[in-house]
Amino acid sequence: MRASLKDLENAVNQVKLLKKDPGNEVKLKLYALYKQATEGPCNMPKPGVFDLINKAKWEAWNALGSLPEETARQNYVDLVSSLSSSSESSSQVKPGADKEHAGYGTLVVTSEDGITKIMLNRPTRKNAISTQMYQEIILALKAASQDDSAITVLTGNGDFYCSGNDLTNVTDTPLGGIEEKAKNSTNLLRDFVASFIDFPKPLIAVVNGPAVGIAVTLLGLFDIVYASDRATFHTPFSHLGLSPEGCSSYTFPKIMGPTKATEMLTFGKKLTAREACAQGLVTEVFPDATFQKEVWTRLTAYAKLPSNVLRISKQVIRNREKEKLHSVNVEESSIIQGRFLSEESMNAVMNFLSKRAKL
Ligand SMILES: CCCCC/C=C/CC(=O)SCCNC(=O)CCNC(=O)[C@H](O)C(C)(C)COP(=O)(O)OP(=O)(O)OC[C@H]1O[C@@H](n2cnc3c(N)ncnc32)[C@H](O)[C@@H]1OP(=O)(O)O
Repeated sequence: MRASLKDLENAVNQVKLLKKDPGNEVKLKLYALYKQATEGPCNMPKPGVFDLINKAKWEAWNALGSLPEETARQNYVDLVSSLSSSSESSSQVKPGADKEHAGYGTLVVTSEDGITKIMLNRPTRKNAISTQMYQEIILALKAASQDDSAITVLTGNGDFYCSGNDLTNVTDTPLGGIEEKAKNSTNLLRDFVASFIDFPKPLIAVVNGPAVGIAVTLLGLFDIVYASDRATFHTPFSHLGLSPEGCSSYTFPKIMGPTKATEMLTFGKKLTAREACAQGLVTEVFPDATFQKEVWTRLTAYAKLPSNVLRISKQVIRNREKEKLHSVNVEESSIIQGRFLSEESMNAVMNFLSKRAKL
């Protein structure tokens, strides 16, 4: 059942009773969801650069884009309910209770009901993957592979699933110059993709909104992909002077056939969720208004299955491809290293940074 106005009012009161301060990031998220739920999309002018607090609030609200009011209301109620249970669990320490894993700056990682959820948490940047986020996802997957959850979910906070590689990553050039930067990025990319190839349990993508670049290519390495009907799938590599990564040069032709894969990976054709589902990249599409409810109900049921057998089945299905996937990853990474240094790629990034181009 969807959250009602009364549920929203109760949740607002519950926030006042939280035993633990949820921290500024969560408070901003609550502010934004409340505004969206009660007033719709952000309707205020952007505050000036020195008005830091109001600017942060504006950015958090604005990042929700056109998220429907009832989804914002549901997300607000869900967030408060997760805060209430985690604040209870920290005082009562019930075994198996919802648990937020500390130590991540760009992710919110929680474990509950046999599910470890890794949520990309840079909504004001459309969850673009910064260098720190790449590193934290590697760590979160490693931890999830060893915890006692049955399944692991990757999803995004806000109106986007993920806008792909953070194009400002290139700006922190080390002393060794752009060649060293390209080498470091390539090594990080290879290790990042390898952590998906090696992940031993069912890995599920809950694609809550548009996905771009590496967030799309990686989907070929997931075991299930659920998408909101608001999600889109876009790999504009040629526009960015880049080549396919995330093993997509191998997984996409296998999933959708070489010509459909070429339209996406070479020509940057953007797919709707329904098109991506018809082509086998997405498992099932849900209406955005009921997406969270339907998907989490289903995943909670799946996570009750015996965890050892889920792990074994995944490995039976996937293991014979592993060696091939690692070799594809190494090859794609070495090709993209050259692309990072190409004029085409540098111009595309500079265009984006100077706001001349939007994909
Ligand atoms: C270790 C390195 C490995 C490298 C692996 C390579 C991977 C390849 C890829 O992933 S290619 C894909 C790269 N991604 C993009 O090209 C997306 C660029 N972004 C956009 O085109 C748009 O921002 C959008 C379509 C995602 C969203 O448009 P919208 O109008 O809805 O929102 P804004 O543009 O206003 O976005 C809000 C702010 O977020 C910033 N932002 C969004 N995406 C990125 C990004 N990928 N990198 C950096 N910054 C991003 C955007 O600039 C806005 O910032 P502002 O508020 O300061 O203006």
